[in-house]
Amino acid sequence: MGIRIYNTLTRKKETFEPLDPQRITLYACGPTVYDYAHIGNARPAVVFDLLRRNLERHYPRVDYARNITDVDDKINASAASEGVSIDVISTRFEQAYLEDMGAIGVQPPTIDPHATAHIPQMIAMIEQLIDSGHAYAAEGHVLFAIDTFSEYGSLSRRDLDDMVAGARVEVAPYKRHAGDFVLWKPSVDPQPGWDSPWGWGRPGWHLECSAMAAEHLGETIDIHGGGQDLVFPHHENELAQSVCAHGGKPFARYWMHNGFVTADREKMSKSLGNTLIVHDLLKLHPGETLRYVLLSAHYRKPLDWSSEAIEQAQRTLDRMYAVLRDAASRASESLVATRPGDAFTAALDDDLGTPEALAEMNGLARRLGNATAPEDILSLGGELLADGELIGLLCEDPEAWLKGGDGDDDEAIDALVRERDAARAARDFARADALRDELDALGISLEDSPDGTRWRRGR
Ligand SMILES: Nc1ncnc2c1ncn2[C@@H]1O[C@H](COP(=O)(O)OP(=O)(O)OP(=O)(O)O)[C@@H](O)[C@H]1O
Ligand SMILES: [Zn+2]
Repeated sequence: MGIRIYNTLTRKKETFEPLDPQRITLYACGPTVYDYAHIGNARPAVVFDLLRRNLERHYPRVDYARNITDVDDKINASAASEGVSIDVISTRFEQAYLEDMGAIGVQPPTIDPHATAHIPQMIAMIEQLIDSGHAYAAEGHVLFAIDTFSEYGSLSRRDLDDMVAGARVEVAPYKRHAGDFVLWKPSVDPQPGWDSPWGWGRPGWHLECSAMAAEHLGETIDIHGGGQDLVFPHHENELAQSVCAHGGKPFARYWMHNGFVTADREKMSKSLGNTLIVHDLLKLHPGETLRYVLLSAHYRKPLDWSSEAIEQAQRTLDRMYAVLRDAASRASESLVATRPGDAFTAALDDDLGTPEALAEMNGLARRLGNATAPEDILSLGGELLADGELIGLLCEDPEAWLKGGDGDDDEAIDALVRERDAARAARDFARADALRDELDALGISLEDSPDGTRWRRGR
């Protein structure tokens, strides 16, 4: 059985047929690095990370490019407000992005092209578009002429006339058509700029993805992804530029878009001021817990972020980790990942059905909890760990996970717990109680088990 994908282009779920099964090409629009990523921005990172992991199970090579937009007016504004240069801002927030996404199990993409490193390719693409009559220069700008491309609007299913009627912004006088969009625009100091045939300036945002996808993945790519808000205008414009610059060759064969993370049912976004920053959430919750919440809804559906959802994910992971820890001690052997389960992989192959895949993992954990024969424990446990490895969960050591925290003072707490055990064994209850109070004050809860006293940070 192959992979099925819901294609935004056709609005249908289709069987995935790659152009070249020896090399799958995937491009996802990455962050504009002017601030910390919020948990909404983390959703496409996690979704396309999972897609890539699952493609790698089927195909020998997956080239996955996720760009870094390091030239943008929002970066300029951030730099100006702090009085620093632009690359200070973009370097700082790219670093933070990679760390925060890494903490929620997002593997680095195979290629992370930076817009500022591809200016010559962008200029060459603009020249091709001008030469083929799809773009024109006017007053230091270069614009894409949308009425030269009859398929314009086909991805977002928008009608040209509606777009113009709906445009509330004042139309710049140098545009031939209100819907024409910028490929190149002039810069003035201190804006970043490069020399070009149209004067000193900088590229439009849409152009960078078209130029970088072609440079690293080829003129036609298998899958292009991003958040739903990118369908129009960003992806519609990428598609138009790429097809027209490449003599009519298709740009992406499959388009995938994730739904929004919402807060009180409203899109989480910086402009609305209702964002939760991943960097801050990670101080309160383990990365896997945040990943679990992000995967708990199907990627095309909205996902309302709430403290209840976090608590539920935390409880579920705690339960699975406790089952893994106890199973290993029952089998007197450590569990080793084997092969992911068939129903689990079938769920992921069906347009990334993560709710069903997580339900499979939970069912498997229950069976593992009830298993008694060592061979059953080893095979069920091996399967659960393999499922986890694929989806990016259950990758921590169960003991460490269940203790909580970052592990820095584990040894000190262990010592107090052992000392209390010894005091109890010696029937020195006053000492044992004093030690328990000390542990209480540190937020540690104790639990007696056949293997001795276990402890965990209170949750
Ligand atoms: N609330 C959200 N839920 C899911 N995906 C989102 C959400 N907000 C932004 N995205 C996606 O995050 C990715 C990174 O986008 P980018 O860095 O440009 O953020 P942004 O659009 O500036 O965020 P904001 O909308 O808060 O201004 C894009 O794929 C975008 O579609
Ligand atoms: Zn893009």
